Amino acid sequence: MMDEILWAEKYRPRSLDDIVNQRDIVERLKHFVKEKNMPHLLFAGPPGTGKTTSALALVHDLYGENYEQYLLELNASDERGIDVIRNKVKEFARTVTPGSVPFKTVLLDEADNMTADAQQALRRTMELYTETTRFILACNYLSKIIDPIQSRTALFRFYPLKKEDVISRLEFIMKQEGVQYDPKALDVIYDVTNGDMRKAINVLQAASAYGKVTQEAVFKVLGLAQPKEVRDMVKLALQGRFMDARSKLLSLIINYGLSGEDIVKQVHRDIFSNEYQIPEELRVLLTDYIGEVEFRIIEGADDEIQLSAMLAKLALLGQKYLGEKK
Ligand SMILES: Nc1ncnc2c1ncn2[C@@H]1O[C@H](COP(=O)(O)OP(=O)(O)OP(=O)(O)O)[C@@H](O)[C@H]1O
Repeated sequence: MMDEILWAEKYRPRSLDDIVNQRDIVERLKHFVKEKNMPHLLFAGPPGTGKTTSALALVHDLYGENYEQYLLELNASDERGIDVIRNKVKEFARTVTPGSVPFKTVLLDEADNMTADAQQALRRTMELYTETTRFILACNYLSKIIDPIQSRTALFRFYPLKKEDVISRLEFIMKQEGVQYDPKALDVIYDVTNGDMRKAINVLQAASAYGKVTQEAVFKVLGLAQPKEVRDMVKLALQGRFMDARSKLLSLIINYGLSGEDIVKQVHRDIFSNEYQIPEELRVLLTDYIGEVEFRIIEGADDEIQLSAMLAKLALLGQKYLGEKK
C-alpha cells in the first residue's frame, strides 16, 4: 500500500546526528550549536543534497523540540517580491528571542531566484536585524548570489551524495517500511538520480507501489526501457547482426523517448550484468569504448550517430572475440 505521506519527508533527518554523510558540514554546524552562536549562513549545492534538511536540523538542535517558534521559513520563489520578505522578517524580528540562544533564524530557500536588486534589499534587511536574527540562505547556484551577500555569510557547499550513502539510506527506509527489494534496483535508482537523495527516495516510494522494488518496477516508474530490451539490442550487436541491433535502437529511442545518455548508461550497466558469458578482455574493451561514447554525447555529439557507432563497435568486437556471425 502506498503511504499517504512522502517518504522523503517522513525520513527527513530531524537532528544533525541523523544526517547521512556531509560530515564536514555537520561538524561545522555542530560547533554553532555548542557555542550557541553563528554568523549568517549560505548553503549552496544541487537539489536534494540536504540543504533544507541541514538548516532544519541545525535549528532543531539549537532551540530544541519547539524550534518552530524561533524559525521563519520563507521561499524566495513563492513570496511576492522582497517587500513581503522584508515585512515578514520585520514582524518576526519583533517577537521575543529564545532565552538560551540570543537570536532567531530566518531560512530563505531558493535565494538564487531573487533578482540582484532584491538581493541588495535583502542584504540591507539582514544587516538591520542582525542583533536578533540570523539568516540561512539556500541556493542551487552560488554564482547567482551577489558578492555583498557572499562576503557576509559563511559558505557551506553541498555536493551530490555518494552511492553508498544513498543506497544505505534507501535500504534503511525499505527495512522500516517492511518492503522487499532487489539490491540491483537500488543501483539503478542511484544511477538515474545522481546523488539527489530526494529524487532517489521518491523513485523508491513510487516503485514500492508495485510490491517488491525490482529493476522492472524502477524502470516502469522512470518510463525507461526494460533491461531486457536493451539486452536484446546488445546481444544482436555482439552477434554481428548490426542492422537488427540498429533497428532495435531506433525503436528504443522512438518508443521510450530515451536520450542517448540514458541508453549508453543502460548499456554500460547491462555489460556488467551476469547475463553475458564474455571474455574479460572484451568486457574491458567495451567498457572503455562505452565511456568514450558517453563523453562524446555529453559534449554534444549527435546521439544517433554515436549510438550507431557504439553498436558497430560491439559488432566488430563481438565477431573478433565471440566468433562468426550467426
Ligand atoms: N544527507 C542526507 N541524509 C539523509 N537524508 C537526506 C540527506 N539529504 C537529503 N536527504 C533526504 O532528501 C530530502 C530532500 O533534502 P533537502 O530538502 O534537504 O534537499 P535540498 O538540498 O534542500 O534540496 P532543494 O535544493 O531542492 O531544496 C530530505 O527530505 C531527506 O529525506
